[in-house]
Amino acid sequence: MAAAGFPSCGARRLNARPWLHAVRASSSVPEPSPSLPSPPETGALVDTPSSGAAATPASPPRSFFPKRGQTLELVCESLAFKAKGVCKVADTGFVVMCDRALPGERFLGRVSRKKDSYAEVTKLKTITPHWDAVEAPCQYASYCGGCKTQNLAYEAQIRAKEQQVRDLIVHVGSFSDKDPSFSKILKPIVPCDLQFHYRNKMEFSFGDKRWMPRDVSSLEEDQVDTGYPLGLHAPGFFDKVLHINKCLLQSEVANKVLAVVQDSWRDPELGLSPYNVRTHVGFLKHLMLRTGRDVKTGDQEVMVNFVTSCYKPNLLKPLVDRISAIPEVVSIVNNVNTSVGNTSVGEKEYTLYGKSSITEMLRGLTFQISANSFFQTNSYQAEILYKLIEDCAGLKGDGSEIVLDLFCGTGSIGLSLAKRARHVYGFEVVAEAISDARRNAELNGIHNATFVQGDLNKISDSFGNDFPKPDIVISDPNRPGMHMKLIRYLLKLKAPCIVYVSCNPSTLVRDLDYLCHGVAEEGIRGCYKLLSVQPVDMFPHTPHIECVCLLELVE
Ligand SMILES: C[S@@+](CC[C@H](N)C(=O)[O-])C[C@H]1O[C@@H](n2cnc3c(N)ncnc32)[C@H](O)[C@@H]1O
Repeated sequence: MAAAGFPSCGARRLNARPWLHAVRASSSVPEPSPSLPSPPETGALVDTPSSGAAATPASPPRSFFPKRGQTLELVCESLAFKAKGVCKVADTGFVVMCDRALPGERFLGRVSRKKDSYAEVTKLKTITPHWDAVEAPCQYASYCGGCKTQNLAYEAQIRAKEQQVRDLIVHVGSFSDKDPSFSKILKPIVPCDLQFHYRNKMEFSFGDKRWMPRDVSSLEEDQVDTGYPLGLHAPGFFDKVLHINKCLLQSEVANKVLAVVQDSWRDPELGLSPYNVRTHVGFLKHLMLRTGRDVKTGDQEVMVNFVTSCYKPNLLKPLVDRISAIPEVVSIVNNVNTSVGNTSVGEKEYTLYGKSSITEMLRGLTFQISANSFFQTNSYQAEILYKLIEDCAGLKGDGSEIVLDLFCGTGSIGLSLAKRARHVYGFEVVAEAISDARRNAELNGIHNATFVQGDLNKISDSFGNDFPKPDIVISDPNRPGMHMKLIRYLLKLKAPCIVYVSCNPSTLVRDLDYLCHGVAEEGIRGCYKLLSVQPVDMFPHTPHIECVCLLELVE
């Protein structure tokens, strides 16, 4: 199978430095470097508005550059970043990326965007379907931005994710796959046994503009309805909402709640209006549904969070009455967000029914989750993820070791390690998450954990003076990865072991490269050896890939 994270390159070792610089220069995710030379592949020019170099099959690679609006016949070779299909134009090897093109699919695509050395196309028509095609169970799968690969067999999805991690490690991280130990370093991806209904949190938006795909013939009758939508933002539109009656990623009971809201909220007698993100007029902004578990019974419990532009509980009352009749609903809250921004975190939160938080269990611990707390979105797979983290951390269990939990969120990783450690120190930027972490420690009777609020992108030279030298560092940053200040700190700290947990393989491999090979631009030497990289599929049908990596100090 061709390279997933990179244009196909056969067995050649590519010079990854341009990629590396791009990754280092920004905290954003690198996009594939289509300028890398590659052998001629499938794909042909269908129409040529002007006689470009591509019309001549003998044109050398890179002399071809498609024009916007040009139609190309392409074959997708592999999946890359954001599950975009990687294709190459015949004879030239010119790389073209296409959203929703899947490996093996032959299709017509129109050039929609040109980058320095590659182009993006919009798929117009499939000529022959991709390998491993399956029927997507969700009626919205072909245009909803949430699941991009539902129509690719799950086995093929995880193969593509594994390949993407492999390519990034080799080409961006500069870890050689010729090294005999490489096969031991990169572990096979851990699949998710629950491929649907795995999300414990979904956020839907109320809108006054319904987004429709161009081809409405595929739509169910209720989709063609032109009423106000409640659903997910259409990919690329902040003001258009794809109306959704059911999401197969959330729990069945959350879908029950969604159905009740959908049935009621547009009733003119209720006087409810969607918030307009352009004019800033209207009441209902978002509907957030969280599913947890009752600690005593293990039964599912649901929290419903209405995000509104002002506080008008009487307006919400009819909805609250209907929703609270669902036995699993134990909490209905109202976050009031008066700002013009589109976030769901309110300046004030009111409990309209039942409790103000729900509970979930992870690795034998109980977590109280409020509407705005961060919590692992796939609780089922988080059990496995945390077990892998625990195995990597390899705590002796005699209570002698210090754990530093960087980007600790609500403390769930640190707390799950605390019983085997001397003390856990957690750092996190969000103040509410720190309060939750402290509360979670108390709830579970854990007294050897300290959680501190602070921005890890802004640490000073005195960072680390307030806690003992850790034996184990856990680092679980969000998508931008670690700031150079933190990398420098870790390289100076020289803790015996680092467990790096990442939801973004692109920034992960950049940071692994720094920790192991140093930062040449700054004259800093790396001092870690990469022992293992374990990809984990936390989010089937989406492009997201989680990895747990173990690094050992080598000097
Ligand atoms: C991927 S989450 C991990 C949370 C936690 N480890 C867990 O498993 O639940 C990343 C966390 O990093 C926090 N964060 C993001 N930027 C940060 C920064 N500059 N300094 C400290 N924490 C940050 C986020 O608020 C978030 O809680």
